Amino acid sequence: ERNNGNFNYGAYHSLEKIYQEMGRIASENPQRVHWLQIGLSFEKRPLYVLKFSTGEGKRPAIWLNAGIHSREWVTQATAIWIARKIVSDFGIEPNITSILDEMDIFLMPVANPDGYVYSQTKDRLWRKTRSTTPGSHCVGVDPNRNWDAGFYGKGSSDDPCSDLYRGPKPHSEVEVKSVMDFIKSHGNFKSFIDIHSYSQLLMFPYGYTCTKARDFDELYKVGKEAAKALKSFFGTKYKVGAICPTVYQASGSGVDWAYENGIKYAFTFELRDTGLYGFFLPARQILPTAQETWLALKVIMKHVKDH
Ligand SMILES: CS(=N)(=N)C[C@@H](Cc1ccccc1)C(=O)O
Ligand SMILES: [Zn+2]
Repeated sequence: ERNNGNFNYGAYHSLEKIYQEMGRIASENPQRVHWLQIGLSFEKRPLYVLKFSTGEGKRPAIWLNAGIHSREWVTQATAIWIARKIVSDFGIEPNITSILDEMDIFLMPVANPDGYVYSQTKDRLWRKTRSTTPGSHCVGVDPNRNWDAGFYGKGSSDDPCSDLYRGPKPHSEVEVKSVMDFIKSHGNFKSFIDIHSYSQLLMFPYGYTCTKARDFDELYKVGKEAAKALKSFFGTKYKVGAICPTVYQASGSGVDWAYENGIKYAFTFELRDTGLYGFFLPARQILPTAQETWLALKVIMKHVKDH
């Protein structure tokens, strides 16, 4: 999967190049892939999603997004690789084939395009959106604190200059609202998977509280199985647990919103590494990261299909 046509999956790419490759994957597989636009970012960039489907109607669906935090570049790279992997393996690899025989997959490789362009061109460590806040010189809202789940609680900031700024109100960010509206209008999502980096963690709700979710035992079991599959490839070790006790209290996250809105199989990945390179993960680690992550994702998706 290093090269497909002329897109080098083992390199970091501009937003334009990623969007072009999404278009290519869709145009090369018109029966199974649809290139959707679910809205426009604050700076009016398209919010693109790839829909992978082998049937008609509102099949039970799986949501996968990456790049909500723009500086976490290995996640957008992993997501576009996953898009290509799905089309190249469908009909050949039995697990993804059986998943797509029953369910649809919606994949959004760049959930924060304004932030990604800013991180690529101006400030490599930019994390937030690029929305402006009246009365403040500071820019951006943390899109992973802006969802309507424990929104005003601990685990975010009301300071527009903070990287954890929750925003003026829930889903104030058009990037968050577009995904929320899309998922609500579809109405048949069974899983929501939000891909971040780094720390090598596989986590599930809750973030906004340290009390156990009703489905803790099941989600933990699936997480452990997924982490085991991931480790089988290159030996990469992931920790599995609920967000709050595993990292910290975090309010307003997409995963908590999904879980509280009936999407039981809500997970978040923190991809490689554990801090040696952090956000500056060398491009040579993109392919191994994507390959091992894919094994974990297939375990989760198979569990969703079978339950
Ligand atoms: C390093 S990081 N910013 N990706 C860690 C990420 C942890 C998290 C993921 C999902 C839900 C809640 C919290 C965050 O603070 O948003
Ligand atoms: Zn993140």
